[in-house]
Amino acid sequence: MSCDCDYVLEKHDVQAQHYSTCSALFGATEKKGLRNPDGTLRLNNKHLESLKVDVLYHLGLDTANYDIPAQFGDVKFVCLGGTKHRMREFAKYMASVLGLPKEMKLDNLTKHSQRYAMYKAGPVLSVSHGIGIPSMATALQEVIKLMHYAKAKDPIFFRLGTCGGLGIPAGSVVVSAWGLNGTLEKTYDVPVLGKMRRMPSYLDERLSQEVHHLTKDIKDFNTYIAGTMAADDFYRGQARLDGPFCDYTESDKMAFLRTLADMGVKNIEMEANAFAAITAEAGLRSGVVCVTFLDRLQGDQVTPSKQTLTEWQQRPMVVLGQFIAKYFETRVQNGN
Ligand SMILES: O=P(O)(O)O[C@@H]1C[C@H](O)[C@@H](CO)O1
Ligand SMILES: O=c1cc[nH]c(=O)[nH]1
Repeated sequence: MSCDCDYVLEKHDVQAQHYSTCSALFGATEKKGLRNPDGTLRLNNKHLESLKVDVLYHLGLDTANYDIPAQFGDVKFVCLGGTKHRMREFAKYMASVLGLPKEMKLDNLTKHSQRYAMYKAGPVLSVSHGIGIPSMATALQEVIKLMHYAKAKDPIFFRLGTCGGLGIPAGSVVVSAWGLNGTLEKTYDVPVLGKMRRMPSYLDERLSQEVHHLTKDIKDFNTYIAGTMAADDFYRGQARLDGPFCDYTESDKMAFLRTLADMGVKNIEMEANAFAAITAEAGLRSGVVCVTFLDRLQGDQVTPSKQTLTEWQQRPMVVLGQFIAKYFETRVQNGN
């Protein structure tokens, strides 16, 4: 079996499943076909064409009552992260990085839905996604449709998150190279019509390297580029000993965490593999940048003060702020 897509999987990475998913979802021509020549997104779902109105229910928007192209057509970066507060702070931060007017109002654009929060700072859309894959995948898929209806050109997607680190100091930033699921495969597995679908969970390697490269002058904290495990649970799913239930020993836990570290994983969170797979299916460039709140080889509890955690959460913002600023600087230099 052979495959023309961009993903290179190793033998243990469920190659057969990858190829069968891949030929359906990412077959070379189809993957290219996900973009129109002007960079706008073409979604691989003909059922959408028969909808008179598409209701983006969790975003509180629809295609009849909102001028989505006017409101969102200029978006270049879509950034998602767990909490509403963080994503508002990120929008504020990006407004200052991009030199947008100080008096600019940052309204929550999902006010007709209470589920997520969404802010727009010029070309940067900042959206909260809640905890875990089902919540993140719902927000992400609706934002992908939003970008399609908006006719946004070549938008780049990022997740800015928090995580536990593996053998690196708390407060470090990890740029993900790929996402690993809870059974240690580089896939996002989701049941569809009663059968498990397995989608490869590699992130855009060049984008991740560019983001990481720009951190070389940062002295305040360490940054790494590495694999990220996404667990479906904060406690046993992340080999913690401090949940309400625990049926394994500390040495089982440590053996598991060392296995992860040996595979090249440096952090554990709860979304990276699905974020990688869904954005890839949409033909989007995407990256995941997270700050570690603790070293999981040293413990399980998140003990730093609220002030420290708030400061650390700004680190992925700084990393992405640098990248986004550089992106626009380069565009100005190139005259486009
Ligand atoms: O973006 P956030 O900080 O929500 O990312 C991690 C993964 C889970 O969503 C959550 C668990 O505390 O934090
Ligand atoms: O250990 C951690 C810390 C933050 N988020 C996670 O998912 N795990």
